[in-house]
Amino acid sequence: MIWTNDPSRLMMVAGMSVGYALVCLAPYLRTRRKRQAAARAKAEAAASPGWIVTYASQTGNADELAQQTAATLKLAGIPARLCELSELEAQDLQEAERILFLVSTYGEGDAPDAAAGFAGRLMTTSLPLPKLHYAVLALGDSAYAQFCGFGRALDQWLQAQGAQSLFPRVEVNRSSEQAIGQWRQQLSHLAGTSDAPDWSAPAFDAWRLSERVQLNAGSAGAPVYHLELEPLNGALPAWQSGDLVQVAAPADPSRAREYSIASIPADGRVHLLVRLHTHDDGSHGVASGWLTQQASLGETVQLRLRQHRRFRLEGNVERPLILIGNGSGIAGLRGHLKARVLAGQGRNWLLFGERNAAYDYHYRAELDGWQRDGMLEKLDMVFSRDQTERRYVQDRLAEQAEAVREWIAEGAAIYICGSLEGMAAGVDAALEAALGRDGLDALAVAGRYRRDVY
Ligand SMILES: Cc1cc2nc3c(=O)[nH]c(=O)nc-3n(C[C@H](O)[C@H](O)[C@H](O)COP(=O)(O)O)c2cc1C
Repeated sequence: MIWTNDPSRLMMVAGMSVGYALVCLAPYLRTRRKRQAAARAKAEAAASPGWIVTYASQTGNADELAQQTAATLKLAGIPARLCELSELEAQDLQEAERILFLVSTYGEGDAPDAAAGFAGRLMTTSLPLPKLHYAVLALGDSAYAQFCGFGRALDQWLQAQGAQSLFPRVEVNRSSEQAIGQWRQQLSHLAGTSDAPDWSAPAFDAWRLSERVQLNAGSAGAPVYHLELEPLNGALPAWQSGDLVQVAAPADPSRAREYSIASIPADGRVHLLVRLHTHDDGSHGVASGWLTQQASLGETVQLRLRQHRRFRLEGNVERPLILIGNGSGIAGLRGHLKARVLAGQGRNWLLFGERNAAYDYHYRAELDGWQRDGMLEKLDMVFSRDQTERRYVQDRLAEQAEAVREWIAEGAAIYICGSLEGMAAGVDAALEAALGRDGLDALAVAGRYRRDVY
């Protein structure tokens, strides 16, 4: 302790003490201010649960637009929760003030697979939503009888619950740029911003058609071709098994056609399986005719890759896989099998249907090889016309209900690729018989029942 009577020294000591106290106090005050600000923000968030951007998507269009919608809001300083429709509970709908729904339609006017649970669980009930303001972007294709069926049903249900629409439902026919522009404009208006980011789709790139082989000469079905393509300039872009390509045919560049990719980047090329489509009047499909008949080897193809998140392996990479399909659906399943072989995972079961083993056993040598090497644990090929009565992949699946239950109990995921008519509904019914509707819906919600059917 220092004793002094000198007033100037006393002043100095007092000054130093106050300074020291301030130095000690500053971090405390800073922390307290931060804590108070955080508590205020939390209270504000609780008082105003804000905006939700939610999507139901099968092949990724609605998903992509939902991400762009959320990004536009963020740019305008509006934080929004972005989630799949299946993640929303009754309470979310009741508490949120604004929800933007971006939903596609699948099957015959149905919800996309992952949203089937939401439709069954909530849209069949009565749920007062007087606080909710919402908007719907409905994606669809007017070639289907139930155009935007799910988006319309969702909109009607929300209205019936007393929710108020922010602006009339926007319907997008075949990814129409004009309708998407309309949604973007409404959104900018709502968010009070004029500098919404550019939403235009990525440009097509020039690829070379390097290989084309018919796989099913002599078949009772339409010709099927295996195609291989390489980028004309630059490196091979990245993609994952399950992804798609869009091809712009010279005769109709405004309407790109989608094909599942049948290879993985390790193959060094994009492989496609294209079935030649012939109309009743004998003319060929615009894209399939051009790719398989008119374009010569070496010709340039305008192509772009498209992520197909709902059909990727994603969280299922470690699980056993049940792969089911028919016809050109082998393309998407082959991509997955190739990815599994590369990863050294052999717990794969392929159930596949075609017409005749003699002509339509696509990629037989490859499948045989994988089976020999322990990469394909179980293989069920079903040829509908190789016996007197017609037999399909769903019939084989129904006989294998016990094995399906075992694989699912072991954590398996199911991937379906092929035709909507005939196959998808039959397979869905066989799976329902084996696992129950609730069981199948739960798998869909968990991302363990994924379909790419067309
Ligand atoms: C197998 C299949 C069935 C479809 N069924 C319908 C339908 O019934 N009504 C409709 O408007 N659109 C239908 N569509 C079109 C999709 O809704 C449209 O392609 C949409 O852009 C897909 O968006 P998504 O990628 O977010 O799932 C169907 C598409 C496919 C492939």
